[in-house]
Amino acid sequence: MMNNAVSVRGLRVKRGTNEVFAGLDLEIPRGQITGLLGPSGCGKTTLIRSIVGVQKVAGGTVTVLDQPAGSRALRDRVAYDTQSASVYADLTIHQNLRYFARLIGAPLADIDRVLDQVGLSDRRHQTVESLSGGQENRVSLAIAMLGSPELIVLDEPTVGLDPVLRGELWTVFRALADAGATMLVSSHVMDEALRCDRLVLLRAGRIIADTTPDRLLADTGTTDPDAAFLALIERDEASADHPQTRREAREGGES
Ligand SMILES: Nc1ncnc2c1ncn2[C@@H]1O[C@H](COP(=O)(O)OP(=O)(O)OP(=O)(O)O)[C@@H](O)[C@H]1O
Repeated sequence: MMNNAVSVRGLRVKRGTNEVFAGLDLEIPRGQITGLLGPSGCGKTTLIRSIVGVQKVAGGTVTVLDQPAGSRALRDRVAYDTQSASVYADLTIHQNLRYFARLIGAPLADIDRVLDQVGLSDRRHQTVESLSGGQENRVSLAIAMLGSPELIVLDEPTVGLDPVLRGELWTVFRALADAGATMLVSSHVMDEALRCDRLVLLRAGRIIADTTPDRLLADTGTTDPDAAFLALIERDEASADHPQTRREAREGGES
């Protein structure tokens, strides 16, 4: 058995005319929370889609729990919560959970557990269409936590949630990781980075940092994760071999 839950080698992905990845390498260790961070459009969702096996790839390999990404054998071992809630609006929360539990063969007793974990037990008989956006997102998060997935991939799970709820969900993520699950969580919110075991910072389809929260702060000499990420991005900008930037700099110098 590999030590890593996910191994990405030489991944190449094109979406439309955009080359999102031109040979990406990444290892995600088991049993930890790995945070996937980076500016909008840097490729977080595309990487997540490649890991859960729904992205057409132009080259390279993605191995998940020792199987090729998207394999049938991974169906109930990998859970994926997309950015937009994927739930049936006209069904109640409980009906949605019962349907998905049956689909993946999870015990029905799991429904109470996940409802409690996302703080929706009291609303179980409410239809999804009558929920707020944040509540609806929590229903799809609850669905992702049904069964005992070994890898749980969450694309921006805390968007639109208040700080209290965000804190509670991170406690749940930590408990899932402590119980042995591997968590891959993407986020825009830099203070959430400090709750991860490991951080991967993507920029324009490249990994510019693969680190831990402590190392990130020490390396950039700050206690503020926002400032730390900005420092890394500026460092990357300064070191990038970017002809246009050099030309702009030259033109700037001549004027
Ligand atoms: N269907 C598509 N067709 C063409 N280009 C696409 C498509 N989907 C995404 N892209 C492009 O691929 C790049 C990576 O997109 P991706 O959604 O992976 O970024 P992201 O980091 O998840 O962004 P965000 O944080 O805003 O969700 C972007 O430049 C985006 O414009």
